[in-house]
Amino acid sequence: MRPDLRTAIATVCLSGTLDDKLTAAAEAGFDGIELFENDLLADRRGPAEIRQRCADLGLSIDLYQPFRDFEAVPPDVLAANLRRAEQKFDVMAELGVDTVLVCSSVSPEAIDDDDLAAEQLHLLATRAGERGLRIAYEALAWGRYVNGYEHAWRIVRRAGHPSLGVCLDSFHILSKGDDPRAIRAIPGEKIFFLQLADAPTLPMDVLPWSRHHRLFPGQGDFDLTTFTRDVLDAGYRGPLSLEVFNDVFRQSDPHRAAVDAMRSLVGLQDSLRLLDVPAAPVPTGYAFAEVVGESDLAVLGFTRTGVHRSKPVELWTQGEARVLVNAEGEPGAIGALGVSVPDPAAAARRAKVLLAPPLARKAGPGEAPLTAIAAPDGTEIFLCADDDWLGDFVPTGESAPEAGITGIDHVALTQPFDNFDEAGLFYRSVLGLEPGVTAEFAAPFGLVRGRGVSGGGVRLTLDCALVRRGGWAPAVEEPQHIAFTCADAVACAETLRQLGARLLEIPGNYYDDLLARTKLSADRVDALRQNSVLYDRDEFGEYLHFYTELAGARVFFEVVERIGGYRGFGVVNAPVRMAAHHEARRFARA
Ligand SMILES: O=C(O)c1ccc(O)c(O)c1
Ligand SMILES: [Mg+2]
Repeated sequence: MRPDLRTAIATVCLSGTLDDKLTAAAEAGFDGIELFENDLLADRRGPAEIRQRCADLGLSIDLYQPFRDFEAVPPDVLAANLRRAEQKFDVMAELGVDTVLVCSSVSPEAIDDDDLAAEQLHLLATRAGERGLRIAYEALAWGRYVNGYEHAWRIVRRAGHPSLGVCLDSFHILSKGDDPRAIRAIPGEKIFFLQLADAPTLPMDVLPWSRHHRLFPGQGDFDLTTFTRDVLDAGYRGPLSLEVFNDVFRQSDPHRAAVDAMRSLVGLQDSLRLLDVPAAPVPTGYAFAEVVGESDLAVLGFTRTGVHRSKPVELWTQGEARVLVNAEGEPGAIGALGVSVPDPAAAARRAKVLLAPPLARKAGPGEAPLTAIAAPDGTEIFLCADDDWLGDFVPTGESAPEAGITGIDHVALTQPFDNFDEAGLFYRSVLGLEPGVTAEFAAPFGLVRGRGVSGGGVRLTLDCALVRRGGWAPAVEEPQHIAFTCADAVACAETLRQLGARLLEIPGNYYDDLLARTKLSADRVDALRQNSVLYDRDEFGEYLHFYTELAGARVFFEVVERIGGYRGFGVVNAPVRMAAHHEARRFARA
């Protein structure tokens, strides 16, 4: 069975005035919205006009919210609360919305008495029912007495009114580690509304966690696939609605955020097998990485083996590593990545469904028709089959001895802070790469957050500066890099230096510390020290890696040796690497 589910987004997810939010939601393809009361209060237009505006945009208003601190109160407070409710019902009638969310009380006036709560909610539901309206009762994770969904359901069941049901919000349930399986015991028709939000695991109170750090499904650590399946198995057939309070999204271009939001819902439905989407391609590896502008790859042992038939692009190769040097475009950055996928046409269809912006390609006569999409940071991602695209390059016949580089290990793409979560979801949903854990470290010019995403033979690291304030931190954007594989980092560093490569010098203090904190022999540390090779290990193996100085305005190279099954990217060494790059830059300027 494939229920055809509608999609909705709470206006609180998006930035701007109500109309900014509505147009963004409609353009991204949402069917409906949850109207947040504050968005209504701040709007010049009356409810009827807003209803018309939504209808014109093809949006239904699926929920009005929130109505707070209603239940389990003394009689005088109840009378005032009912008066408040009647005014909301008037507004709802004008808006044409039939369901209002009532969140569990946080009021100091509330009484710890389920019977009283049930009785008063029954009264509210009776008033609502007389007007064809419904009450969806939601347990806030920080509700004063009611803060779990099973408790909210017990009260709703006790009240026993057809116009009263529950609203399930994944954040309130999963943030507290409550088991969503018991949702299956709730009759589907008593689940009046479903709100979906993901979040990163954070050791903090649920209230600030919820109000600042919620994410769209697939961007955080919650298992929304299982959660949503439980809700659908219970028989819920209302909209899949996003309710994400997030400091960054509140400031982001709402059109972009709405597309990110829709991508998350498409990805979620795909994970539930509710859509006809080609499966995520498992990339078999990097076809190529492209740098823009001058890059001296000869000193790294690369050979210029081809020249593009119609574009100012050179192909440089060594082992399995292929680097394109493109003379056109913003110099000094990574412009494009080619990923090899088994079925590029299917991968392109998937990318389209997931709202990945397609890039127009001009293929010359006889050239391979490559599909390319734009990642959130602007990097062009080419979906390549086999090595067809190599035919676009005229062989130069040049050859040179190799220097030990064997392939591409990973590509590090620095992200603007505001795109960090969007980028993770993009690579996860469009290319099927699995996100690793998010790590933070203190770099010389501020905190940096990073995570790897990998799958098949493709690994990417996404890094962002957490805050950028004032004029002290270098104005230069943190550079991106391509990491190559080799079988012997120390030998490779020696060879490259002989070829004239400018390798990044690592301070002696680093090696003194390495000797003290690891079981590496003095000889081994000495060899690393002589060659400025950095070291890391995890439970699976070891990682030896070294860097070039900046090879363009914003790009450098890394060479890595993975021993055993080491899974990481040498993040512990990043602050030392960053300081060294800064020094090298300063030295180059002086
Ligand atoms: O943070 C809140 O107050 C709040 C309001 C309404 C909701 O649906 C919710 O999940 C949280
Ligand atoms: Mg909610």
